[in-house]
Amino acid sequence: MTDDRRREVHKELEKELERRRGHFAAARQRRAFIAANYRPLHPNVYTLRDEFVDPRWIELAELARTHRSKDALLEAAAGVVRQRPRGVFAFPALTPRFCELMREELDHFERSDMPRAHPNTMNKNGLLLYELGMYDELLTPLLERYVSPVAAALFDGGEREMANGSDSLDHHRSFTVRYEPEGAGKDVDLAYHFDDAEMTLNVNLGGHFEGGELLFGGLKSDGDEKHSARYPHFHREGIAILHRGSHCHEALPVDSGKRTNLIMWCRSSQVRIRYCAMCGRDKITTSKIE
Ligand SMILES: O=C(O)CCC(=O)C(=O)O
Ligand SMILES: [Fe+2]
Repeated sequence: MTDDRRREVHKELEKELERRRGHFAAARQRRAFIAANYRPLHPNVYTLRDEFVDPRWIELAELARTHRSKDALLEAAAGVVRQRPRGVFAFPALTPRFCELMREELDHFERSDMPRAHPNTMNKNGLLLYELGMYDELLTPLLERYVSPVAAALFDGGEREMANGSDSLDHHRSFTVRYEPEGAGKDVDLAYHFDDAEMTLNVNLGGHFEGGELLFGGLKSDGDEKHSARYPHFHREGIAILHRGSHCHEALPVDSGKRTNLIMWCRSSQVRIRYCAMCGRDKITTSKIE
């Protein structure tokens, strides 16, 4: 690399760093403002309780701690976890009670005049749950107690050598997405993409809607961004899917009603320290992730 090129790259990185610092500072400010001024409708939904988690997920996490390989876990949890297509696992995760409280809380917040930002670069509707104050007592414990052990076991084996971070998830970016039919001026669908996450947990929060299925294609590493075969996942209240962030997917338009999902982009510091977040290259051996 020439000196000129190196200077150019440094400039680009500095700009990106600045952008991210500004972004985090604004999010912290909104978080503080909301903590001081917003009065929740259901304060108890901000703390994880056993009654919020489907007993089958509690048992699955327990089994995952003792059956650390995918095949052993799938056998022990037969009838609870479904895999379709390969690498996309569905299981009952959150109770109807939790889903209802959460939908009502989100509606209540949306009706308020509190500040908010877009959940990611693609979704306009939906909320950043860090800003609502849902990380410390609700979502981080959910990651630690239930998502992490299950991810470590289900993405073990063949996938492990790909350093996918499934056994070292230690932080997350969590938000909701909301879709409504054409004409409401809201998000209707979501284009084919991969997530900025090692593992993604996506749980439907129920309510009435038609359409809005997720379609899964190939892995980012297949280099086949327009993978032709797509496998559908039909959302059902409280059912989670867990997949690699690099597993490309899209959401079909919602035809009626309102679809609300809770998304946790689960991340691993080990992976992020080692691989460049911008180009995905291994900083040590210079080969690419996956
Ligand atoms: O629409 C969904 O359920 C998925 C949203 C999604 O893929 C994302 O936010 O990354
Ligand atoms: Fe996604």
